[in-house]
Amino acid sequence: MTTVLKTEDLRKQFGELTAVDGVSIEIDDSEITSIIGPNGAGKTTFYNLLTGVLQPTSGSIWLRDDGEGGLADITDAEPHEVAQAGLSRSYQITNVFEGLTVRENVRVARISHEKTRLDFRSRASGDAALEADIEELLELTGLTDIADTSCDTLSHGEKRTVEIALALAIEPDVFLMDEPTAGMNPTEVTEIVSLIRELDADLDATFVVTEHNMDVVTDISDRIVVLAEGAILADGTPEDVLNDERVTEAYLGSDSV
Ligand SMILES: Nc1ncnc2c1ncn2[C@@H]1O[C@H](COP(=O)(O)OP(=O)(O)OP(=O)(O)O)[C@@H](O)[C@H]1O
Repeated sequence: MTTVLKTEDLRKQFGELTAVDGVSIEIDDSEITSIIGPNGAGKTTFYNLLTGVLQPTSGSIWLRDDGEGGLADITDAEPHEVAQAGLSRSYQITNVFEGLTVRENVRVARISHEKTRLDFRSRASGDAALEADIEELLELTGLTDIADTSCDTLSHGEKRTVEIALALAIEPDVFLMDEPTAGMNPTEVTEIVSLIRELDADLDATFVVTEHNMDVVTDISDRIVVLAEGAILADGTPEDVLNDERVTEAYLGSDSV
């Protein structure tokens, strides 16, 4: 068990409002962790702090540092620096290039990653290695059969899967999935859940998921962290957390269960 991501007393104020209120958490590489909470609990703000989209008011963020074997302080890093450091994110909204095919989208993401990496082996290995990497990503995410399809003709579920492939193109240590099943029909939900499980088994990346669909959360999580009013309300196994009365109370009156 190794800590791959850690926050210490992380806080974000928007004027008088404390959206993230002193969150200290250690994410372990052996678990799929879900971060849940009612609407307005601070999940998106927390993700935005982790990925450098927002700067914290106070506190710190640490990510596994492969070179040093410890944790690197990424508190002040810009989003592209956070991605380079190994923290990748798929967004709630689709962000694929609609006019390109699935393979072209993956190629763009992969090339931009290669360009930003100081990895001589990768640069020196040339086009054949790049193409092999692209095919592997397509295979991993089950997109091979639609690799030559233009993204503007894909279903919502397929586009979300392309997003996952794009996020994986940077070879993340930690993959933050922002509502992976949002807007999906039940069949697509089942497919994406199996994909997340397969990726978790096949890759070294550690998955952290925010999700409103509680069936999905229960299904995929080894650990659930509940945020309420910006602070950690509960943290434990799905069984413990979902039987915690304080969690039920936090959701009462909310339509986001
Ligand atoms: N840029 C901002 N400026 C001011 N207040 C903000 C801003 N972003 C978020 N907030 C507030 O911070 C609190 C937490 O919002 P956040 O979006 O992080 O919650 P959430 O748990 O992701 O909610 P949801 O599940 O509805 O997406 C809310 O009260 C929200 O209104």
